[in-house]
Amino acid sequence: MSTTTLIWIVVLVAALLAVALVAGVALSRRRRISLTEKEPDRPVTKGYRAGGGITFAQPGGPATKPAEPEPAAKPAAAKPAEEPPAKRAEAAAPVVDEPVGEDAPVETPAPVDISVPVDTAAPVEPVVPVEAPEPVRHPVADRTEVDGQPGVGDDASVPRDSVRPGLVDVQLPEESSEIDEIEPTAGRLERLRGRLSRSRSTLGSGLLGLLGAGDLDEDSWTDVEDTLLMADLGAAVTMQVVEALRQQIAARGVRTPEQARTLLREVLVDALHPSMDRSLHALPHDGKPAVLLVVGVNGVGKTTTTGKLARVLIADGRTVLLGAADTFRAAAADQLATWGSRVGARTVRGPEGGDPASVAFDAVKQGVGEGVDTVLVDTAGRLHTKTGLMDELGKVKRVVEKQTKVDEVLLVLDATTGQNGLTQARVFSEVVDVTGIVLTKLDGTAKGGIVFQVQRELGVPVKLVGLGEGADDLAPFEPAAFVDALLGQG
Ligand SMILES: Nc1nc2c(ncn2[C@@H]2O[C@H](COP(=O)(O)OP(=O)(O)OP(=O)(O)O)[C@@H](O)[C@H]2O)c(=O)[nH]1
Repeated sequence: MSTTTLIWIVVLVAALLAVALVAGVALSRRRRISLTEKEPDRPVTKGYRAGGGITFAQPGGPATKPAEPEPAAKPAAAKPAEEPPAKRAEAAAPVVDEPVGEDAPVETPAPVDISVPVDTAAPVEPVVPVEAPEPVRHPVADRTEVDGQPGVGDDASVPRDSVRPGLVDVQLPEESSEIDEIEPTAGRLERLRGRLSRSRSTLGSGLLGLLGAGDLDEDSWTDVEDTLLMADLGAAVTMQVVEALRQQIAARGVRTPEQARTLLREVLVDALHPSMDRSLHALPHDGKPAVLLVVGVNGVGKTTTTGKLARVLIADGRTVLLGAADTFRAAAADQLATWGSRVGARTVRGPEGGDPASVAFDAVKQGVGEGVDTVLVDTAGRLHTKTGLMDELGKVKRVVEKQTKVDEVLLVLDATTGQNGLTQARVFSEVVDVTGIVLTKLDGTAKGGIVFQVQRELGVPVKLVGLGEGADDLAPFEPAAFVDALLGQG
């Protein structure tokens, strides 16, 4: 073999090795989804695509996940106990649903650790004396939609004491003797692509058709306004967006559809306040679990969201305790307990019709005593127009706060309810100081523009979106990805 041939062979092998290395690095980057760092925005070709995982944070701390879960802190010294009223004693003794198969050895695939370590030897904090919550027997008059309040979602106008969908109807997976294998975040985000496809036809094609046509007359601008209003952006945001578009089109001399698309994307992303902190304050701090309350009107997806969120946290190596403070609908506690049993989280529940504040209190007390990372409290659906029910919700939060801080109050809004979501957000915010919005059912609507309004008016960020009924159909809200999906980028 000549020297030249040998040199050629060496060069060829080196080139092949280099190509393989570059391909390997590219593949591994595509697969990796970090729960702590957001990937930079990237153009998408179709539908909603969240570029990163859900970011968890401690209050006031950086929006990142510590390398190791914090150990449970020693319980604080107990205050002298007060005599608890008899009624509270009756309602106490919460039932705890253990995850199915918790005692059995469970083989879980790395890297997801779904075990729920419970240190039974650790001292359990004595009951912190609190002003005992008044037992609430939900008055039927309060619980029933009687005054024809319009449009709080379809479910909201159904009387609360009517037959509600049970476990069978909500299509939960069958009870299993084994804990679920939880999809890694990367897989789920891939699967969520394209879920907003219906939204695209309305906003994307409509606006781009108008703006890309060149010089716009007043009639065309009116059409732009109408399109934005129909997508639920509301009057104020519509005016803001139209104003920005008019200015920029004149300033930049937008002439081509491509320039129009770039400008529209920029203006819409800007209207979504991309700099808002969207991390979820779900990490333990000061030796106590993070406590999250999930609130909203009937049927918006609170229980489903709580279950999905528990899955994400547990997949992230966290220990989670669920509080079934929806004591009105018996099936709701079962529904939550089913979620818990499948992901490896226990559920604290109370008697049907009991005081939701009492259940929330018990769940948090137990979470503190056991040193879990996060307590997720699912509350009953309530119409924001019913002051009695809203007062009850305020009480749930106050009672929990006698033990520890409530780190997040997540208001779940159904994207298909449109404009009414803003009214709900306003009222709930007044009562419980909402810290984040979860927008569900984005897979089933051609709208979703309520995101713009809620954030603008309340300054509360949309943190999560629900894109389906599946257990892993929960994604972080990312303004650029959302706008790309609305515009049908690509
Ligand atoms: N398509 C779709 N359906 C969803 C989503 N989130 C929840 N759902 C469905 O909405 C229905 C109501 O969900 P729940 O979680 O029971 O709602 P809830 O707010 O807890 O209901 P109440 O306790 O009665 O107030 C169920 O059928 C869920 O599967 C979503 O993101 N997309």
